[in-house]
Amino acid sequence: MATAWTLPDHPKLPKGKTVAVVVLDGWGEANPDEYNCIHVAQTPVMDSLKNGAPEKWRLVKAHGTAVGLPSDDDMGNSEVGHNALGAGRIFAQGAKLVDSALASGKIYDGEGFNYIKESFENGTLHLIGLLSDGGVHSRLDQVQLLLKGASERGAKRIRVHILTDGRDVLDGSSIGFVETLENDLSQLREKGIDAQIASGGGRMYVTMDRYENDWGVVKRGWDAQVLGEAPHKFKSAVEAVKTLRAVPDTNDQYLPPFVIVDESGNAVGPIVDGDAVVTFNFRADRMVMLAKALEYADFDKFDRVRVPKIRYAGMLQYDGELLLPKRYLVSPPEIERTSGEYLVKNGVRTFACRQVTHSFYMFIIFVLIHEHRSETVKFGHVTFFWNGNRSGYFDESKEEYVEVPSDSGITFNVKPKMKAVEIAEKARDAILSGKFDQVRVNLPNGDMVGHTGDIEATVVACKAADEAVKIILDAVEQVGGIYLVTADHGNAEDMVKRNKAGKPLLDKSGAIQILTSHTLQPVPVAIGGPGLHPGVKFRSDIETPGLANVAATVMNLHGFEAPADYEPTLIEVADN
Ligand SMILES: O=C(O)[C@@H](CO)OP(=O)(O)O
Ligand SMILES: [Mn+2]
Ligand SMILES: [Mn+2]
Repeated sequence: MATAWTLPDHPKLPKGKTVAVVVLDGWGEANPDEYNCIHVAQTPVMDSLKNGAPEKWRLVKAHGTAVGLPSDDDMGNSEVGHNALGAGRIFAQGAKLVDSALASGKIYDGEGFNYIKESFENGTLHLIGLLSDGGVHSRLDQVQLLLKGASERGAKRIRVHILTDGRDVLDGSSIGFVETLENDLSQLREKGIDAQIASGGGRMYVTMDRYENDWGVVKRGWDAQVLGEAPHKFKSAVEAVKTLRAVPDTNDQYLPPFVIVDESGNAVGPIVDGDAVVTFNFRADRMVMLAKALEYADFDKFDRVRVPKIRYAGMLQYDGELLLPKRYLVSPPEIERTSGEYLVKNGVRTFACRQVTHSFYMFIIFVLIHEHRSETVKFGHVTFFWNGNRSGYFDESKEEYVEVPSDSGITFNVKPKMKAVEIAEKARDAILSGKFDQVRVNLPNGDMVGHTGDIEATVVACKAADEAVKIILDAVEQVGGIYLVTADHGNAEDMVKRNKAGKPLLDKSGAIQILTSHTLQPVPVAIGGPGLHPGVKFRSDIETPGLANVAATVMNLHGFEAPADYEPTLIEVADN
């Protein structure tokens, strides 16, 4: 059935207000203590939203099943968070879809697996991805099952190219993950399969860049994985990780690239003609660039030197618009009819409404233009993820996506303010220009600096994000607009690993164990602004709302009712 794109008018809320949607990345709500950087930081603007209007501030769930993850032990992340915010419904996410495909064995019946299988007889199967149990981009237990399944189905020679984590899991945990993998591979070897780790590097320095921020990162990975060349050569991956971690100021996230070499010093697993490659991350953003390098014939981002003729499949298809990669083992969630698409379609005057009698109505709907801003490290979050893992515009004449370049080649604790002011000023200008109905931004500070584990810097980051919110809210005030401020998941509000009772855990040397990852905490949603109808308040009948309830809320603020299958709106309008 054709989608009915026309949204009903909201019975009480007007159209034509400028709505600022602000997503604070990694900004959860947690008990106030010294490891809660949001609490420690001066955040007068966010504090006033919380304390100033209790009926216009509330918490929503941003992790686990509320955002389509396998269980409530799964922390939230940007992909699932922004997907839910934009799509207004909860879709079973990559992590969960891969789990079921592996459990049922369906993964091995699919086109993707059968395609790579053609290489098993004469070629090598290469698995490339993030080695941890973080569950944000990938999961070790899925890799273990895939290794088993592929070897039982004929893979004779297997090479794993690992990326160490330390961002979704504790720093230093990489050694344990490598040991577990080595153990599995040695069991395969006992069965006569030639299986080894071939190369590695830290996720933030090797391969897993995103949004084309720094192609040098992908090149470092390419050189090690495909060409078998790296500045560091080791006989084993455990030795590699232990040795490289011993260098002062290195950590799992930033390990330099290395290759594993044999007795004669030759790399054990370069990728060559006839091989199969699987990138086993289910999450898209940090695999898209490598997918392009592996798949595109026309490619000018760096000199690939040698482009092997391979059979390549992603764990999932990473970009639904570019259809990248062409082959994949598991179908991605089909996130369609996102709020962005609806809103754009309801602003396009010539939209082909099937019911001809409604054509007049279609003509008087205002022109809706969105503006989305963030710096490069988070740019795609409010476009790509928001739009259901789809790159590009729905309607270029009605949307403008602008990116503020991030600093590259630094860890963000060095510049914790990042480009928050620049992002906020661009948003401010867009709001004041009167050309846009929705101005959507992501402020990355709490998250990006939170991931460095540097508590002092994260406090500075939170203050900077709060100042940026002020710039945006001041502009909303000037134009008589509306704001909705929220977050995609927690991070900066808890920087320490805790026991069940909530007490900080200490390591062997008595130091606190720093938490670089996201959290399970809920996030705030605050609404307000002079344009907000005075009767609007949060409903009290939705007991455990999540991020997916935000989309219908935003549609209401634009004067529309949300589609019936969207998660319910958070707001109601009292008559007064
Ligand atoms: O940096 C990333 O890739 C993830 C953590 O793995 O963070 P976020 O989900 O906030 O983008
Ligand atoms: Mn995030
Ligand atoms: Mn993050």
